[in-house]
Order: sequence, then C-alpha cells, then structure tokens
Amino acid sequence: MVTAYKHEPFTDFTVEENKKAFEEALKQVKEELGQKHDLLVNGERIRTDDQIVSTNPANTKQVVGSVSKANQDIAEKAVQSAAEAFKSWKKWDPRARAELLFRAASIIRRRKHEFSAYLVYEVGKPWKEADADTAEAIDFLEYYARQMIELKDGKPVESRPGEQNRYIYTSTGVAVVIPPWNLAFAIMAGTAVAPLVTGSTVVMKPASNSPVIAAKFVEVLEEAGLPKGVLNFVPGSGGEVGDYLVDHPKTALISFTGSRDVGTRIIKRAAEIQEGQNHLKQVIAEMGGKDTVVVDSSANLETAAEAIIVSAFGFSGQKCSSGSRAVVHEDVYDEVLDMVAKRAKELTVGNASEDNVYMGPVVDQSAYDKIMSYIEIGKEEGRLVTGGKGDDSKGYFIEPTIFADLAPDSRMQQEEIFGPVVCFTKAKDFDEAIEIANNTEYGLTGAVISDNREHLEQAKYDFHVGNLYFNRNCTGAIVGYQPFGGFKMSGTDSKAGGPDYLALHMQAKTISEMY
Ligand SMILES: NC(=O)c1ccc[n+]([C@@H]2O[C@H](COP(=O)([O-])OP(=O)(O)OC[C@H]3O[C@@H](n4cnc5c(N)ncnc54)[C@H](O)[C@@H]3O)[C@@H](O)[C@H]2O)c1
Ligand SMILES: N[C@@H](CCC=O)C(=O)O
Repeated sequence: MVTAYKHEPFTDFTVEENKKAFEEALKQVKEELGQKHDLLVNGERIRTDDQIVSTNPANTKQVVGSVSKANQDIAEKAVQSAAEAFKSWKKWDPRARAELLFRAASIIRRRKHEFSAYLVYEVGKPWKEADADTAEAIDFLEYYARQMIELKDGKPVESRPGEQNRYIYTSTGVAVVIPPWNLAFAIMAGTAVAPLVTGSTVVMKPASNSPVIAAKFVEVLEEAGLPKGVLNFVPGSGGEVGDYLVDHPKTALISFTGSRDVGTRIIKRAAEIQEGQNHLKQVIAEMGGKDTVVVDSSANLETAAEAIIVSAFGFSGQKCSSGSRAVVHEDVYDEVLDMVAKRAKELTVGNASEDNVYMGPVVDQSAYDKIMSYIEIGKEEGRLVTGGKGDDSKGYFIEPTIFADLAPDSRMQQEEIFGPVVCFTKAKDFDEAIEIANNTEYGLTGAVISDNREHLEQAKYDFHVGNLYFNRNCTGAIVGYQPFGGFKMSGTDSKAGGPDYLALHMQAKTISEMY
C-alpha cells in the first residue's frame, strides 16, 4: 500500500525560520556555483570541450555552472544506449519503477531549498516561484509513481464463457524528452519520469538556459538507483541535437514542451518516416499560450485586480499560463485598470539571490530584447499605463508593464510576449468578453472573475481553454488537482499531472484467449 497522494506544501517565507533556512541555502549554493557538469550516456559521464555556460540572468557575470554539450555522434550513442536498455527496463516490475520515483522524491524533499536556490540562480526565479517549481517536481514524481501502480494491471474489460480477455498497457520504447527552461525543474523532471515509470527509456535534451538544474536532477535519479542507459542526458543545441533526436528512426515517443514554432516543427518532422523505421512516433507537444483574465461587471474588483497581477507578473510573465490579456466589462474597466496599475507600481523587482523580491529578471538577452520590442509595439497599438522601462546593464530587468485600450486583434493581444506585460481590452458585455478571450490561436488557460452564476456556467462551455479558473488567477496548476494542458495551438492537451497522462506514453494491448 502506498499513502494517498497529496501535493507538496509550499514554504511560507514570512516565517522567520523558513526565510533564514532559504537564505542559508542560497549561501551554500553560491559556494558551489561554477562547477562543471557532464553528459550521461549509457551510465558513463562524458566531458566535452564544448560547454554550455549557464549564467544568472539577474547578474550576468555570475556563472551558475558549465555543462558539457553533446553533438550528433553523442546523440547517436545516447539513442542506441536507450534502445539497448529498453530491453530490460521494460521488464522491470512497474512497482519497482514507481518505487524509484518515490526514492527520488524523498531525496529532493530532503534537499528542497538547495534545488530551489539553484532555480533562483539559474533562471532568476523569485523564492516563492522557485519553491513552487521544486514542489511541483516532487509532485510529478509522487503522482506518476502512484498512477503507474494503478495502471500496472491494465483496465478491466468484459470476458465471455470460454474466453478470457485482458486490456493492459505496454512500454513504448525510446522516448526523447525536450523540456523548456521556465518550469525548469518541474516540467523537466515530470516529462522525464513519465516515460521512465512506464518502462520507456529516455534521451533528455534540456533547455540551454537551464542545464544545471537538469544535471542535478539526473544525479538524483542515479542516486535513487536508475540503471545505466535508462536515462541519457545530452544537453545541446535544439537545431543540431534536437532535430537529430526527433528524426532518429529508433525514437518511439517525443515529449516536447516549449514554443509553438518549435513544437509544430517537431510534429511535422516526427511524421516523416525514416529509413529503418517501422513504427509511428507518438508526439506529446505542449506549447505556448495567450491567456486571458475576463472581468465581469458583477466581479469582486479586489479579486479581479489580484488575479490580474498574479497571472500577469508571477515569474515576470514567463509562464505559458500567464494572464497577458485582461478583458474587462466597460462598467468596471477604469476602476479595475486603476487598481491593477496601483498594485503593479508597488511590486518589487530585483535579484532574487540577494532579496525576496516579487519579480526577478527575464531569462536572457534575447528574451529581454523581444519583450522590449513588444513594449514599443504596445506604445503604438495602445496606451502605456505604467512600466515600460528595462535595464540590462547587470541583468535582464523589465518593469511590470500595463497597456490599456488594445484592439482584440492587435499584435499585443494576439502574440505570446512571455514577459511582464499585460494588455487591457474593454468589452461591452459578457458575451463580447468571452468572444474576445477566445479570439487567439491559443487555448491554454483562462480565468473568469464574476459573481454571476449564469455567466460562470456559460463560460464553462464557451470559453475554449484547457484550464479554466473561476474567481482566481489563471496560473499555478497543481499536479493531481488541476491537470494541465491546452487546446488549439497550445498543444496536444496531454494534461500533465492528470489521470490520463501516463497512458499517452504507453501502448494499450488486448489479449484474448479461448479455453
Ligand atoms: N504548454 C505548456 O505546458 C508549456 C509549459 C512551459 C512552457 N511552455 C512554452 O514554452 C515556451 C518557452 O520555453 P522555451 O523558450 O524553452 O521554448 P523553445 O521552444 O524555444 O524551447 C523548448 C525546448 O526545445 C528545444 N529546441 C529548440 N529547437 C529545437 C529543435 N529544432 N528540435 C528539437 N528541440 C528544439 C530547446 O532547446 C528547448 O529544450 C513558451 O512558448 C511557453 O508558453 C509551454
Ligand atoms: N503549469 C503551469 C504553467 C506551465 C507553463 O509555463 C501553471 O499552471 O502555471
């Protein structure tokens, strides 16, 4: 028997003891920064001359670590090693695979602040966001382990006299796992362990902005007892190593999380049958969002303002779930805009490795440049209410920025900015608000703030998003509580952290015997 799943609690940093413990972890991790991390192929560590140097986006002179970089030869060895290891790993008792995840979860839980501190340094996460990212990584391990135990004997089907039928799930093969940098721990760990626990073997190519936390996680899995070749770790360029892994004829499953452009490229390439390939590749692709908080005329305006702030500026708007659009009923538009602007001006922005700030930097120079160029577009398309300035002299800092009076089809209201920018659009009634909210190519998350029950019921059917929230922010889905994934160009709606997720990594088999 395993205990019932419960999500990992978040740390309350207003408690002095917790604050001190986290400051201590930041201090300790600072002393470890700059180390070299190796590739892992077939259980062997490989150090290459070519390295990815990971730096702190809040202080670009601070090197977090250097990670060896794979080329196509190494990627080839990784796939071959995963294919070989699959022969025995798929025969492991699913419960033993699940127990490995439980052990890994315990290791991380014991060193929770250490991992969160790495996230602060490597991707500039404020404490609360880093703590939530680590908690979610633990949750994925705990939840998928239990799901595997539940699925290990398959699902019941009917039998008839003289005929015995079974319906079971079998392991798929070599899985290529390509995570993003933003939920640098949770998504990387979750997308790696889901195929692993189902009996597939993995080649993981982490995002180039967050390879150190990925290397630390690989160490945890080794410590938990993962056999050689079952997980191969090959940081490298998306174009070179990513394409190679996606195209490989032995790749059976691809689990990608990232931008729409890379995701659609992967879907297209994976559909191409390669020489020597005798199967179709399964693709899970979770992609971008352009998510809306709808505010109704009946809304509690305090709730609305808080929901917009948290959705737009949590982790500097660098979540696929970020509420980068606020569509507000005309009766309350000016008031909500004022309330949100006032709160945004009070948010603290800075280096989270030095202080418990609300917002850190954006992740790198190219993100900074892209967001700043959208801010210029916003000044032409709408009215700048607050923020708009950036400073990349030491790190990549951008003020929480609000634009008002945007047309629903403006670029600012259509394109994923992935930064601390929220755009307001006025709606004449609730129907129009939902119509505007649906008017993007994405369909990931959305929130409705309303005290009108009929409107909430209407939104359940008409607001076309994978994760719909009422009277709260549209970010922060919890594993096992709010399975996560989107419609339309937001992806394949695989619902990470949900009861159907593992089945997407396996092949269902029917066995029927007459006697
Ligand atoms: N829907 C979700 O669950 C979800 C979750 C987190 C992030 N995201 C999205 O991810 C994006 C931000 O993350 P990002 O900047 O890391 O995205 P990205 O698409 O730039 O990169 C994602 C991963 O793909 C790799 N990659 C790049 N080119 C590749 C190629 N040609 N072949 C194979 N792999 C390649 C990258 O190295 C990285 O590991 C945003 O669009 C965000 O909305 C979505
Ligand atoms: N699952 C996360 C978002 C993941 C994308 O960045 C949330 O619900 O906020």
